[in-house]
Amino acid sequence: MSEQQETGYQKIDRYNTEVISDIAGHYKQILSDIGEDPNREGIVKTPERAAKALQFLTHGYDLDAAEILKSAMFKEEYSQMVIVKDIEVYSLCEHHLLPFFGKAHIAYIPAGHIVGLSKIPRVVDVFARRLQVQERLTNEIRDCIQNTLNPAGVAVVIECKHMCMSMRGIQKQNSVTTTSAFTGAFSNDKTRSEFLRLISADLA
Ligand SMILES: Nc1nc2c(ncn2[C@@H]2O[C@H](COP(=O)(O)OP(=O)(O)OP(=O)(O)O)[C@@H](O)[C@H]2O)c(=O)[nH]1
Ligand SMILES: [Zn+2]
Repeated sequence: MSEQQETGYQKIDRYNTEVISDIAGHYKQILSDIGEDPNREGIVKTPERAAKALQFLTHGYDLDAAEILKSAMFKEEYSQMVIVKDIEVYSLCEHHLLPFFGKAHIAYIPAGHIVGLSKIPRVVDVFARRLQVQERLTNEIRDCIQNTLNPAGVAVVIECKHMCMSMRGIQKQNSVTTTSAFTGAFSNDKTRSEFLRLISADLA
């Protein structure tokens, strides 16, 4: 028996009760370890809620980004840059299990095929909804689009705030980390500059 969870892409069988109960058991222990009473009314269901939240936040492990792209690739003779910018990113840093979040800006230059626009943010989520470092997230998105769609080039820029740097540790509230990854045509300075100009412009 298991519950179904809406992931945004498809309903997947994710709330495996056995796994949830296993994770919840660990959370119950953690609540005791931090000095809480796990049987206190307000938090008696917290281990299960937290287990479900963790499963949601890591549901990207169950999804195949290449398959998502392949499900909506269309033959089209459009060869200008396609940019999807300001894509919300929510991920978990693999060092502290704390959130990092911000925006991704993604472009590709088609070479025979375009892809359904919504599939680009879906690819972002597949890799973001895992334990990550921002650099690997950036490269995984780039590699998936390049290797699946085979465009003339891919550009990925991600800007994120890391909670592990703001609510603990060095406690810098305003620092933002920017990462980028490019392939093919984006190694050309002019093309890359056009992409960077367009993601900075307030056109909409
Ligand atoms: N490169 C990179 N580092 C990250 C990312 N997320 C978190 N980190 C860093 O991972 C590092 C882990 O360093 P450690 O010294 O092992 O951990 P720590 O003692 O908790 O370090 P502080 O955060 O400096 O207190 C820290 O410098 C974090 O800022 C990320 O996405 N990319
Ligand atoms: Zn961290």
